Amino acid sequence: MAGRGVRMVGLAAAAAAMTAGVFYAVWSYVSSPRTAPEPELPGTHQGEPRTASPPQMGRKEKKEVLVVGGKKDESSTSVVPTQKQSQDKVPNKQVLVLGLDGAGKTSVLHTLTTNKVQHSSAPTQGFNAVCIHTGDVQVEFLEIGGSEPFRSYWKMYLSKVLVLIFVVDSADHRRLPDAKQHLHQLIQKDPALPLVVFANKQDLEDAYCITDIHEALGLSEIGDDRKLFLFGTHITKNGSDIPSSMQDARELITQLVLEAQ
Ligand SMILES: Nc1nc2c(ncn2[C@@H]2O[C@H](COP(=O)(O)OP(=O)(O)OP(=O)(O)O)[C@@H](O)[C@H]2O)c(=O)[nH]1
Ligand SMILES: [Mg+2]
Repeated sequence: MAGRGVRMVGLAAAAAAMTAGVFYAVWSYVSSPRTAPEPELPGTHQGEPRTASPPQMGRKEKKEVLVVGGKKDESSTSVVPTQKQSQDKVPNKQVLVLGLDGAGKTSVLHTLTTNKVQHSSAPTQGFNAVCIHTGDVQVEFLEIGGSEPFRSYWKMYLSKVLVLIFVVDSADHRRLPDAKQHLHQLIQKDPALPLVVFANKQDLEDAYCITDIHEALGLSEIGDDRKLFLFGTHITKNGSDIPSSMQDARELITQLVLEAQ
């Protein structure tokens, strides 16, 4: 596929173009780490999956703080809530994080939360809720597991979120068509929902570069009214500094949430 050289050259915030109302931001994963103020960390909960108040997400609804296990702003892992539970009065979320199993959703969220590279240690069995502070802004993320049993829940939350993040494993060539199909199905009903795609695992030898991922996911077919961003991301050594592309993504997502509220 074309464009492999682009990745190797290592563009730093390579291109940001606005065409007919569609924004494409293509960022390189090779940009050097930069120092940024540590975000206020909510802390993360990585214990046993527990039953938490089920997530409820809503655009233009009052933002509340997720409370799990008596502490504020914790991340949580839980089983997917039932339809009835999801209708109960519970805290809002604004950003939905989806993608096939193994794409790296939890690892991305861990890294964004702690400001250090942190791999997930297990597949998400249900959902994983995380609160991330950037400056004064608190953004709430909800990952739903990417394994087949959980995919039927994806749409349940989609209509109520401010931003969709879709994570793909750039080296999983075989399943990219599957990822594309899911992505296109997800977004077709809401032509205005901002979409941020993470072309993850850019560190892997056979990872497709971002231009190849753009093509493989058919991102050019996605409507003109949508804000669409594509980031090349990688999560490598545990404990190392968060890649600059992920810091950029965090800032952008915060901005999108603020604009959508
Ligand atoms: N090499 C490499 N491995 C990664 C990267 N991101 C995640 N991984 C690894 O990929 C595996 C899956 O990562 P997860 O974060 O659990 O993936 P997920 O999308 O949350 O998967 P589900 O919860 O099952 O839907 C783990 O072993 C991670 O350590 C990356 O950028 N590069
Ligand atoms: Mg996960």
